[in-house]
Amino acid sequence: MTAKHSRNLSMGSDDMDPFSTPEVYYGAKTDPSKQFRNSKVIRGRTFSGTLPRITPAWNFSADDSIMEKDSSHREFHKSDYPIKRRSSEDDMAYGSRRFLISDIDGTLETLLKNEDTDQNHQITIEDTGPKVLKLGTANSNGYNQYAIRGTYMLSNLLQELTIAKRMGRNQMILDEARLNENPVRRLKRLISTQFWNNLTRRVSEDNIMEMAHDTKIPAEYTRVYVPPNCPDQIEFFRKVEKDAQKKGQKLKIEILPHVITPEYVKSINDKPGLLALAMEEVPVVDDDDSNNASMLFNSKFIDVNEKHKNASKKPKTTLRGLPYVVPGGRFNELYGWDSYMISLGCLIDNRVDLAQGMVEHFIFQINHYGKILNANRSYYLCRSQPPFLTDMAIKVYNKLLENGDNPGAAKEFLERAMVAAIKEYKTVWTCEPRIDVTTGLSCYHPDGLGIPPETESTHFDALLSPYAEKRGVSLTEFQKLYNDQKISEPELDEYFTNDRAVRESGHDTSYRLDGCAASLCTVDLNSLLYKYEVDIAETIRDKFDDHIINELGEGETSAVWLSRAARRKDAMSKYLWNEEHALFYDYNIKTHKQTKYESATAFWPLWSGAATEYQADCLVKKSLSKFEELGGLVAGTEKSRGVISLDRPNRQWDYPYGWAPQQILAWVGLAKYGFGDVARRLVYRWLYIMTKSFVDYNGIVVEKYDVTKPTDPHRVDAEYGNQGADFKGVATEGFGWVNASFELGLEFLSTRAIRALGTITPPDVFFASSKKTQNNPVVHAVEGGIGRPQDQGIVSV
Ligand SMILES: OC[C@H]1O[C@H](O[C@H]2O[C@H](CO)[C@@H](O)[C@H](O)[C@H]2O)[C@H](O)[C@@H](O)[C@@H]1O
Ligand SMILES: [Ca+2]
Repeated sequence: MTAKHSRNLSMGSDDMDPFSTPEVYYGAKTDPSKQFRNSKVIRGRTFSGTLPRITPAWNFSADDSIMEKDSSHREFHKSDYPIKRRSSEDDMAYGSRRFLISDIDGTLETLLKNEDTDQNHQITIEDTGPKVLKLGTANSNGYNQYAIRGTYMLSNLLQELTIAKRMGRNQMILDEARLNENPVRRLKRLISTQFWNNLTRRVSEDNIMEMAHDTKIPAEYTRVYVPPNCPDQIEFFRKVEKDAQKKGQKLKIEILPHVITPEYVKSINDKPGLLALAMEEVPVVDDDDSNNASMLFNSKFIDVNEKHKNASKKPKTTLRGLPYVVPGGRFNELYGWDSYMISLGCLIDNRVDLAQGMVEHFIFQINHYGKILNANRSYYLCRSQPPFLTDMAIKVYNKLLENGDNPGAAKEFLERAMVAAIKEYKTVWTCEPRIDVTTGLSCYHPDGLGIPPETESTHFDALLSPYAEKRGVSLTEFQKLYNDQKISEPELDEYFTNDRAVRESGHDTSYRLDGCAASLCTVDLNSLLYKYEVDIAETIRDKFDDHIINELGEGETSAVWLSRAARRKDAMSKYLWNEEHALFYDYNIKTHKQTKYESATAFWPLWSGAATEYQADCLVKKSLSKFEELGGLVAGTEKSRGVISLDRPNRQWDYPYGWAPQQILAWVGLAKYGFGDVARRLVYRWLYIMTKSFVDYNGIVVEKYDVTKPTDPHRVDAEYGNQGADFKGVATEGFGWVNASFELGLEFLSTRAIRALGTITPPDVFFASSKKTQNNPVVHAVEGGIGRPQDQGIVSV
């Protein structure tokens, strides 16, 4: 090594893991302008040719790491790049070169001017720029220039420059490895180190205005609603309100009534607000009492309103919300079933704090709002969402034990969660108005009055126009008259009862449920309730010596819950299973018929274990092909959706869209019934469209995908459009359950499949190549081409 190449440890960037988080990578230590305060441009210094130590979690080879594609699916491997390797100080192993960017603003400007030809602040395959930008290497002080080529690398450059700029940087040293990183690895890294953090919310004294912000219903005041039986929270929020008002902020704290009626909820539609969630007591850290900081309370995950406080020697304390993860985009609150899906991803990334926080919020919601809410906004107070609490709590409990947490505390947590789930099961899902006593099955059927205020403003225009015309008033006037109950339209009342049920189902909206949701014993809901019954039974039996006390003080034993499960399984076979069509259908309690809408929810009985082996077998062999598209499972078949027209627009939970929760439940269900090979095939498809969009569209991760589209599956314009697509320069959050599906999906795939994903190998090409290697003892390809035989059917989630 020459003196020129000698390692200089004072150069922070030289030692830097090129894949560190932005906080580290763009932190003060690596800022060239701070290192060389007296010179504008780095002069006379060279950077070491020594490779930084990178220990990737994924065993990607360098060959996997670069690809470029055009919309016609042509793949360019890195060997297609006209970069000639030269013998120089910059000639390091591929991917280890560093660039000096001495003017971030200027580079950004040039990059966008040349490459963002459609001026949407993203560099995508739709931009028609030269697809090349030269950057000077750090070793040569910018003298030697290298070309950054292709959409993927240029868009990564845009992302890195944008982040660095947002972090206040003017200059940076940028590792090439950060630009040509294997996209699977990059997405996984971003999800685990950045997206979860950016989607995490936790109420504190300082952030309430920001936390409560809602784009769905603009309002003059930011409001927080607090349950009346939470004195500590009321005191806390009153103080926060006072402080905010002193600062001139428009914050109002409202105390909810003891009984929440549909009339009350409608009356506050024009005063929307965030609903308080579980909080913990924490010491106040202030300057004159630094001791307080060390007086840590063991109050974590205790509903402070229930907690008996130790009266002796009370340190100064305040409240702080437990963390939760929001879905993203316009959904800036804690959602019911999104949280379950998100928690699966968080647990894989060992963010048990987040998953546990969300379970605690659900316990709080059941105890203070009577149900797990659609989401914690005032306009969601009357309705729930698909229930997943038992599985979520069990998974968190297992993770706590795995992490060596206090087993007693973990067990206490599990018990509280189960007691809350039992209450929810009995008082929400298996009583009026949701229970159908004839079948013993349940329907989504929330309370509520009027038009759901949170929907996009034009969502109901086509429906309401004839009513407005009939009365000779404008649409806006009609909506007000109807909401204020100044006019009676029984037909509309029924429509909205069903519409609310659609929203409670989480499948809002779909022609499967349109106009009838509240009368449907759906496959989805009954599968989930079956899972509750089995989970509760097994938990009571295996963890609590077959005895748990419910919130009414009564004993609960496994036998009762197992018999409930058995009854539901029989009822599902009788009313929902269709032998001739080899499919589960929803059952309409008014018409006494199955609906015959082919929905991906037909796979949920596999997830919950409610299907018989025989039903699962028939479903996979005879019906799966109806739902399997290029990018995974479609929400429903085209035939069932029917013809789309101006008067009958696309609905987002129908063909041709695919949703992460549908994929996840099917993968797990299929694996559970021994169809691990099929599960892996579907995983590959879904992760393929995710990765391809991520590469072609500036790092995008969206709420849902058009699973039939090879080129731009992220482009969905049904209803409120896609979420997660609207960013400038860099996507910082992804979308909650889609992030989770990526993390979970990777757990299913073999190294070989992950490598193929990294080079955006289309599913059919990958499956065909896998078949050829079926007899190869090293690759161990299985039917469908993905995975290891030893995993078949035993994928643990
Ligand atoms: O504002 C319109 C609707 O938005 C929500 O539904 C959609 O987003 C949710 C959050 O990701 C998701 O849980 C749901 O499945 C989606 O359809 C909301 O849940 C609806 O109640 C609301 O009307
Ligand atoms: Ca663009």
